[in-house]
Amino acid sequence: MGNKQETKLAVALIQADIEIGSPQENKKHLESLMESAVQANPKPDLLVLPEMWNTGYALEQIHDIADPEGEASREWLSSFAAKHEVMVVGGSVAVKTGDEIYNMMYAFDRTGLQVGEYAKLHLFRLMDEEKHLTAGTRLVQFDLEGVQAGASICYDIRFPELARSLALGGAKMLIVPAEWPHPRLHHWRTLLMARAIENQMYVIACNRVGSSRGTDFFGHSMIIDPWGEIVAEGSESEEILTGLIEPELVDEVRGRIPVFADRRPELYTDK
Ligand SMILES: O=C(O)CCC(=O)C(=O)O
Repeated sequence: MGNKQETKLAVALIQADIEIGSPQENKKHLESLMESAVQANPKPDLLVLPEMWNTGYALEQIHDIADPEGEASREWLSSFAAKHEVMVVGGSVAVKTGDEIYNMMYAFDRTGLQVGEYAKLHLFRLMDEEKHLTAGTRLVQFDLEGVQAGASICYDIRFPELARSLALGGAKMLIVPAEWPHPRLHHWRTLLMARAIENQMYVIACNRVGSSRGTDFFGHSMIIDPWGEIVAEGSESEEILTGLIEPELVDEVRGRIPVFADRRPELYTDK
């Protein structure tokens, strides 16, 4: 808290294409985009990557190519963060733990210290995720230099309870790595906007671009402020998207329309 809370954060979203089933190539490709992102002036404070960037949705081979214990991904993300003194939310990676595969987000501070770890809670049946992956079991938020960030991956944004619970837990930003395809651009934009407006929080969403096995991913990564204004929105091509986060704007908006004070939790169903 204290002064750190007032600090603005420059964010860069790495809206990359992903080669299905090719973790090494994807890492190399992302690294070159991340290297160019940190050369920007002003240098970003935080990098965010897309969902399942190591394997893409290669679900039939996922047991062979997922990262054992996430070790290689964590080591690489951590050393990139430390080398460039930049915070990194490493999108998500397919991780193998025993016989289970998780869609897992890792977050690091500027020293390379891991500050968060989140396994996707809601698995997306339309892409058979639930047949191959194991769902996470807990909500996660982590500290990014005095600002609480809530973790959410792709389909998770269809569940307003998740973002609301994170906001009630103190999150001022919702971070959303995704592989969200056509034809549901309208859903993507509307849901992200709604999560920002209803929770009066920043939404920072990084989607992939490109096509895999007949599915077209549209990018349109977004940074939305707590008033619902779009700070930045990507095209449908590969790019690095940047924007400035002003955490104090969250308090200002929450003060202006006191949604949290006006809730009637005694009337809402728990289940
Ligand atoms: O909810 C959607 O329409 C897309 C979700 C998705 O692609 C995912 O969670 O991987």
